[in-house]
Amino acid sequence: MESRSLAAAGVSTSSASVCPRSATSTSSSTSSFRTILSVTRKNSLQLLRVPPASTRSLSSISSHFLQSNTPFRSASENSTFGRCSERTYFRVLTVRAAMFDQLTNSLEEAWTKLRKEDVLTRENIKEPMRDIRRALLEADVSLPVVRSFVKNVTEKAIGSGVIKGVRPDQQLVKVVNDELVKLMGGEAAEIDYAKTKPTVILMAGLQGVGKTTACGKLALYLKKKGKKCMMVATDIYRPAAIDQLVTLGKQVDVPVFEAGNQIKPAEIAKLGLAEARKKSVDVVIVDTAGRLQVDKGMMDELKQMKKVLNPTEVLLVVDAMTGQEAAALVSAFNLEIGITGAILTKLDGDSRGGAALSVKEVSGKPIKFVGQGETMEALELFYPDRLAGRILGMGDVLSFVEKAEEVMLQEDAEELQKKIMEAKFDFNDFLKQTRALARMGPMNRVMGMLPGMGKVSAEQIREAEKSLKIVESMINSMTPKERANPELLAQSPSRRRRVALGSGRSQEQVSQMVSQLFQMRARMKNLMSVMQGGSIPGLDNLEQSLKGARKAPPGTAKRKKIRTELQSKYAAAQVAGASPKGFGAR
Ligand SMILES: Nc1nc2c(ncn2[C@@H]2O[C@H](COP(=O)(O)OP(=O)(O)OP(=O)(O)O)[C@@H](O)[C@H]2O)c(=O)[nH]1
Repeated sequence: MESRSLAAAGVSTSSASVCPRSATSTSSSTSSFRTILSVTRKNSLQLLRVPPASTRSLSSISSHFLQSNTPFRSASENSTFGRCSERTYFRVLTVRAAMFDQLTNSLEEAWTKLRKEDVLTRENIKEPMRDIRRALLEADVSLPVVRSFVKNVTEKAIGSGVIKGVRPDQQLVKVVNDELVKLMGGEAAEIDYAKTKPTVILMAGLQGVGKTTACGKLALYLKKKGKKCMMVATDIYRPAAIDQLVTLGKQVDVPVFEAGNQIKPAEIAKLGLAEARKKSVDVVIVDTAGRLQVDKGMMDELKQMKKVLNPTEVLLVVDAMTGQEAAALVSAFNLEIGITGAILTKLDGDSRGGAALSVKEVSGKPIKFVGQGETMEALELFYPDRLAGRILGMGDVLSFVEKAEEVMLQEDAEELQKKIMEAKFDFNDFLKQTRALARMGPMNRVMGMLPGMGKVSAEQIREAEKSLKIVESMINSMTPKERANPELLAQSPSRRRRVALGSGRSQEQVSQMVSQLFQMRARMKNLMSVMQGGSIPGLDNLEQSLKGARKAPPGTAKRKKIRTELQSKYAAAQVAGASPKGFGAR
């Protein structure tokens, strides 16, 4: 591999695998995006677009990779892509696979070892527990935390006894999930507000961890909750720090108090607080200077600020990429100055999760928020249960449901469920669903939240988006009657021909779409009945019916009836299992 630029100018986004040689073009980028090589989960190469090299940090590039569903970790969040040779960059990509995924995969392996067991015993749990221990250590969770976690899980899993209808592997997943949630603090910890305003939030942290960015994000978060906010710039040491906060303030439309860099931070904080009181501000967020390491100067300064401000919250901003070190830092800061919680940043750029898992246990202080990107919107309240779900590969179901609720009215949802159960899902419903889905954001994010969908590739998502567009164009060419009664199209080739002409698609595509709607009806009905506690028709029902048929005497009407039912159930199950691709897929 040459160390010359791997960037190929002006090549559009593609996930096609390429050989390294074919992408070692040295021409410079003429478009605002560059295409470079990345390494997919299976270590095959991908072409990806990234922002202009000179202006973006590695961590910002990493979030781009993540948006493209590609595992990636940057070497150092402070180095820029421009300064880092492509050779290094390439190596960084190869060596550092997505560890968060790694944790999920390793845990999955642990469950599968229990598939053939009937009961959880001290003996058969040993190997999966060893896998869990290794997985957590590889995810950079601190050793004492891992030890007590493994001990608790083992005891609870064996002690839980046999639960009817629950397999041992499922039982272990449940125990691990509960313990993970507990480990991370259980409940989400919101901001505590002062009884009399303003609530003061003092932000602390080492250099470059994302403190200033977190101030802006937090201001926006609180503003959206209806709070009148103000930020105070006290980092008088880093030349551009004050300007950076002022710029962020403009971006989120929150005023920033600054008094230059000639007076002491504690003095600025005092003036800022007086100003906030005068303006009847609800929340004051105070940005402070970072240091390369924990040193006495910084701690003393923070202590002084604390004395002056009497803050309700002292939040330590820590970088998730530092793994268990982040937890140790939270502990150190807590002992020294007393903090109320942590903000874990760059969770998008790092998938190891060690920090998220260790902070509460090691320091006793909760993670209150997580930063998952450089944009001002990329701050979320930290939900231990949701993260546990994500780690265990269950998807962020709650976030998904919440988002879905935002875009879908309850009546619509109930109506839809009824239609699905009655197998009456039509093209109108389909359009409604795709539009609701579009309102939930880019498909890759939505898919990531769904259980079992985490492994859908960027290419598959792009394909799905493309076929949704095609389907939408065909539905738009249907009459209202046809949309509500797909049977009309199924029965009439001339109607299908008209739709094909109207949408500029082939007749074959229209026929395929109609048949897929019927397949989808059957599949959805099956899925709903499984989700509502039923079982997959064609499997255990089939077995039961078979038993019934065997019992009925041959040639009798009862036996005939059972046989006919059996055949139709079997056909439905076949349909349900048919077509591995989604609706509208070619
Ligand atoms: N990917 C990603 N990048 C982030 C996140 N938070 C901050 N950054 C980036 O990290 C870099 C440093 O962020 P700053 O907010 O300047 O860090 P700081 O702690 O204020 O730095 P000092 O003032 O030097 O102590 C910037 O490039 C940010 O855009 C995050 O959650 N995800």
